[in-house]
Amino acid sequence: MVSSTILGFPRIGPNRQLKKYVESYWKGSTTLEEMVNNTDELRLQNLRVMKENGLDILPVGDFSLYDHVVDTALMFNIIPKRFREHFESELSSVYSSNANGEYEKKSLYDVYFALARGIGDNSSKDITGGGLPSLEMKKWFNTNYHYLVPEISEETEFKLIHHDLIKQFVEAKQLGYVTRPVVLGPVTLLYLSKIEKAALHEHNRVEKYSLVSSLVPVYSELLAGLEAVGCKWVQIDEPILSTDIDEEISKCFFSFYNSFKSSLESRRKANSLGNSPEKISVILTNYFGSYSQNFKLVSTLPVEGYHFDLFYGKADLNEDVISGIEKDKVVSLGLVDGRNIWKNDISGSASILKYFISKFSPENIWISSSCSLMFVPYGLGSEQGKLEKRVLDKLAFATEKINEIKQIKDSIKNFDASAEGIALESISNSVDSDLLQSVLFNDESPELNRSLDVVERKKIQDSLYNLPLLPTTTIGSFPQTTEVRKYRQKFKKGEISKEEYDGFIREKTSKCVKWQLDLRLDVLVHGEYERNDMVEFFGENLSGFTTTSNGWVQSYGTRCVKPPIIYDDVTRLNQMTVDLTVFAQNCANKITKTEKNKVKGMLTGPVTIIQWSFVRNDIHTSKVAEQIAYAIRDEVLDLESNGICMIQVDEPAIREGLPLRPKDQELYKKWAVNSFKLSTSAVKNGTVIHTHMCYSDFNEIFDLIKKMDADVLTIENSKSDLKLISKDNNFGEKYSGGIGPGVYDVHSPIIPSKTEIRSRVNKLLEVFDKELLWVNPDCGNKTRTEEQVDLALKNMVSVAEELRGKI
Ligand code: MET
Ligand SMILES: [Zn+2]
Repeated sequence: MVSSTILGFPRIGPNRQLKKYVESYWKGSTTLEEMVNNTDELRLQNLRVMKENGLDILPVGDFSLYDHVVDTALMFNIIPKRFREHFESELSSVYSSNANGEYEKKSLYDVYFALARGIGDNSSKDITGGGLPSLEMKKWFNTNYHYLVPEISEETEFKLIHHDLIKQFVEAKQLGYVTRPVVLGPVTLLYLSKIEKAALHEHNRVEKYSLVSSLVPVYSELLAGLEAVGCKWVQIDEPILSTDIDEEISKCFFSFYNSFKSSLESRRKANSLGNSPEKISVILTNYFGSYSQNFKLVSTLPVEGYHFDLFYGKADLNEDVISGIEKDKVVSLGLVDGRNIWKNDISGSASILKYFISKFSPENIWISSSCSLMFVPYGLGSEQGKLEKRVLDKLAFATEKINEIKQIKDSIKNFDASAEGIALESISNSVDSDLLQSVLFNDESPELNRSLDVVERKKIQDSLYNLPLLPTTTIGSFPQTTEVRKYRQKFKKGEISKEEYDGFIREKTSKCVKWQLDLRLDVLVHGEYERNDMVEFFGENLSGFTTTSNGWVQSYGTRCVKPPIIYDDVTRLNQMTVDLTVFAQNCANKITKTEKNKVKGMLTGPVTIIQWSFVRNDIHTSKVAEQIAYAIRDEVLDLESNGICMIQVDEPAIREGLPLRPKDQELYKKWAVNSFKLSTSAVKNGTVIHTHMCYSDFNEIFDLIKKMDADVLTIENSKSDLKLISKDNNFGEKYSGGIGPGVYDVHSPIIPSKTEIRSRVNKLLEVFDKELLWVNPDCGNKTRTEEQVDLALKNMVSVAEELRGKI
C-alpha cells in the first residue's frame, strides 16, 4: 500500500497564533512557560490536523518558533563569536545539560531569539555599530520566505547541544502518531551559511565546504539518538539539489553521506545499539526543482529513498532519472503543489502515481507535497462565505492539500499495475508551444521599444527639466503613520465615507508635497498614503484579482504577508493613480507658483505584482505578466497625458523570480524585462521613466537591468555594503542611464549623518558619471516615523547641495 505524507506544514497556526504567542513573550506580557505551552499546543494541533485529514506519516521538526535554518544552526552549536561571548553563561548552562538533553529553557531561548533579532541597537548591521546585530536575513531559494543566515568559521565547535527533535519524535509517538523527523541537510546548510567575519584572520580564508567533515559527527549523533527511540525514517532536506551544483559541492555530498553512514555504523557498535529494533533510514529530499543531472550523483549516495518535486521538478519524469532509482528505494512523489493555492488535478496526479506503481513496489511509494506546505495559507475555513464561490471552488490551502493527497491515494485503490501499461510520455509535461507567440518574446516589437536610446533621451529630458547635478528624490512612500492606518481601517469597516477618507488622503498628500518642497527635494512624490501595500493596491484596482481575509503566509519569523490571488484575466478597470498624482502636482505648482518641481507618478511593475501574489497556473506566467503590463501601460499613458512627465515603475522583486537553474533563466529574463518595457515604452522621449529595485544581490542580473532601458534606476545598495559598485563589476562603465544607488538604509531607525552620506556619495562619484548620479534613500519611507524621515532627508539634501558646488 502506498503511504501519504507531506514535507512540512505551516507553522503560523490557523489564525496566525504563532505571531501572538511569540511576540507577547518578547514584549514581556507572557512568561516563557506560557509561550512554550502555547506554541507546543500549536505544534500538536498541526499533528492532529494532518492526521485527521488523512496522512499516514507526519513530519515532525518542521515546526519552528522563528526559522528552521536558525533552529538547525543552534542545535548544532553554530553560533557566531559575538553571541558566544555575550551569552557565555547561558551557553555553558545549556552545554552542561544532563544526558537526556534537559536544559534550562530560558538560556537557550535567549540565545535563539537574540540570533534572530539581535540585541539593543540591532538596526545598524555593522558589527562595530553597537548592540549585538542579528544574523542576516535572506530569501529562501526562490520563495518569498526569509531565513537567517548562519555564520560559521574554523572556530565553530559543531556539537549537538539539545535533543528537542528526539523529544518531539518521542512525544508524537506516545500520542500514537507515526512521524518522520525533518532535518535540514548538511550541504544545503553550508550553502546557506556564510563565513563569520569576526573570526576571519587575515590570510586565513576558510573554505566553507571543507567544514562538512565536522558536521558528520553531529548528524550521526542526532540520527543515532532518533534510532535509539525507534525512529525508522528521517527526512534530510537538500534543496540545493535543485540548482546546478559544482564539483566542490558534489564532492561535499559524496564525502558527507558516505562518512556519515560509517560514522552511524560505528556509533551503533559503540553504543551496542546493534540490537536496536530497526536501523534508521534516510529519505533525501529535494524540492523547488528537479534533480536533473544531479541525480547521477544522488543515486550513488547511501540513502534509502528520494523525494521528487513533481510540480516544479517535472523534468525528473524522464527515463534517465527514473531508471537510476534502485528497486528497493523509497520514492516520495511530490504531487501536490506546496507553493501555490490551486486545487490539484487529482486524475493527473493519479496517472503519475500509477506509473510509479507499475515500476516500484507500492510499499515503497509515498505520495507527498512538492515541498513543505508552509508557503501556502493554513486552510480555507475562514474564507468560506467570504470569497466568491467561483474563486473558492478553485482553491486548496494547506489543510485542503493534505486532503488531496488522501484523494490521490484513494483514487488508485483498485488499480492493477499488471493490467494497464503506462507510458512515461503520457505523464510528462509538454512545453506550451503558444508561449513564444506573446509580444514579450519579440524583442524587436515597436510596442516594447522607445524610439530613441537612453543617451539620446537624456539630452531631450535635460533640456526640458533643468535638474541640478546630483538631483535628489525619494523612492515613493512616506510614513504610514498610525493616523493613516486608522483612517484606512475606518474606511474599510464602513465607519467613514469615501469622501471623508479621500479628503484625508488629499490633505496628507498636500502636506507631504509641501514638506518635500521645504526639504528642497528636486523630484517629488505624492507619498503613497492611499496604499496599504504596493501590490495589494493594484490588485484591488485591476480585474482578475481577489484578496483573502485570512490567507497569511510566513514571510520571516513572526511576520506574515497576505498575497493577493490572480485567478482570471487581468485588465485595468479604471484609472488608478492619475487623480492623486495630478493633485500632488497641482499642489506643488500652487506652492512654488511655477511648474518647476515635478511629481513622479508611482506604479508597481508586472513582475513584482506577480512575485508577490498567488498566480493562476492555467496559463503561462508570462501571459499574466503581459496582461498586467498592458494595464500598467494604459495607466502610464494616462499619467503622461495628464501632464505627469516622470513616472516610476517599481520592480523590487525582479531578482526574486529568477529560476534556480541558468538554463531556465533566459526565458524568465526575457519576459521579465519585456513586461517592464511593455509597461513603460509607449511614452514620449521626453518622459522620464524611473524604476526602483531592492532586496537583493544584483550581480546576477546586470544585463537584465540594463535591458529594461529605464531613464533612471534607484537601487538599494547601502545595506549590501556598496556591493553594487565593487571594483570588479564595472557597473558604472556598463550602465548609461541615470542611477541612484541608495545613500542610506531606510530600514534603520538611525538617522544617517551627513558624514556618512557624504562618504557614500563620494564613493559613488568615483564609479559613476556625475551627470548620471542621483541622490536618494535606498527604499521607501513608509516604515519610518515622520521625524526620522525629516532628519534623514535634511542631511541627504544638504550633502547633495554642498557637493554640487564642488564637482
Ligand atoms: C519595496 S520597494 C518600495 C517602493 C515603493 N515605491 C515605496 O516607496 O514604498
Ligand atoms: Zn524598495
